[in-house]
Amino acid sequence: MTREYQLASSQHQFRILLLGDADVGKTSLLQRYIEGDFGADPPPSSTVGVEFYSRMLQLASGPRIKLQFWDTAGDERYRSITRSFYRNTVGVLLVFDVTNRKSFNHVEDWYQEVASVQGSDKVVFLLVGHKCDLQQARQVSTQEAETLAAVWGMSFLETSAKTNSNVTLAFETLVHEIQQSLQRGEIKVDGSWGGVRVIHRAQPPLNPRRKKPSGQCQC
Ligand SMILES: Nc1nc2c(ncn2[C@@H]2O[C@H](COP(=O)(O)OP(=O)(O)OP(=O)(O)O)[C@@H](O)[C@H]2O)c(=O)[nH]1
Repeated sequence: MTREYQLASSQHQFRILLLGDADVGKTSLLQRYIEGDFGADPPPSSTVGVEFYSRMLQLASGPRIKLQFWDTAGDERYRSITRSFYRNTVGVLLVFDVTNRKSFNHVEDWYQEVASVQGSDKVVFLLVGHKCDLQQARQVSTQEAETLAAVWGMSFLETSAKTNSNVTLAFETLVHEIQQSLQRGEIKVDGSWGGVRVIHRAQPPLNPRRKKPSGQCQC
């Protein structure tokens, strides 16, 4: 059975982390993707530690993937808890708020934290400039963020949970890039690592040479 066949027909689980400063909109972005709506009124309260979400995604290229999301608290008080989740993750959405320059300046700290725990080559990152509906209050230009993403070799997208702009595209871009890294063998499924898990293994196709002879009773 080829590795390509195995990858295409086995079912995988990807663990994906959302990281970024407090209030950049991580929970709202994820809730828009999972539940399809924007925010409660009053707005969602701050995340305490880490919260879990999951959903299935059927990729256009064939495989069905179970996505497990860890929505982390941006608040410094929870850093020791969130740090313990870095190791078992294969994808990270690095989120900043386009109306908050500080949150953009801190993106490098978030990136370095994950890279120092498991190296940047085992994790696929996507840089996300969130709240792009607030054009009047923008403090970070698209070009500036694109340049940073290019330096780190990652994709960049601007999103808004409020107007539902690029939300699905952001998650699906990340998942697609993870799947491609798996196919190229850059990311390897390893039982001791929880970033990618096989949750349903493909059965090898029947050997046609061992087919029962037709017309003959087999009982
Ligand atoms: N205008 C606008 N506001 C948003 C958007 N996404 C989130 N917000 C608002 O930003 C605030 C913070 O959103 P959260 O989703 O709680 O942010 P968070 O990053 O999860 O915050 P922590 O849990 O503290 O780390 C809330 O008032 C949201 O309503 C968006 O796309 N546009």
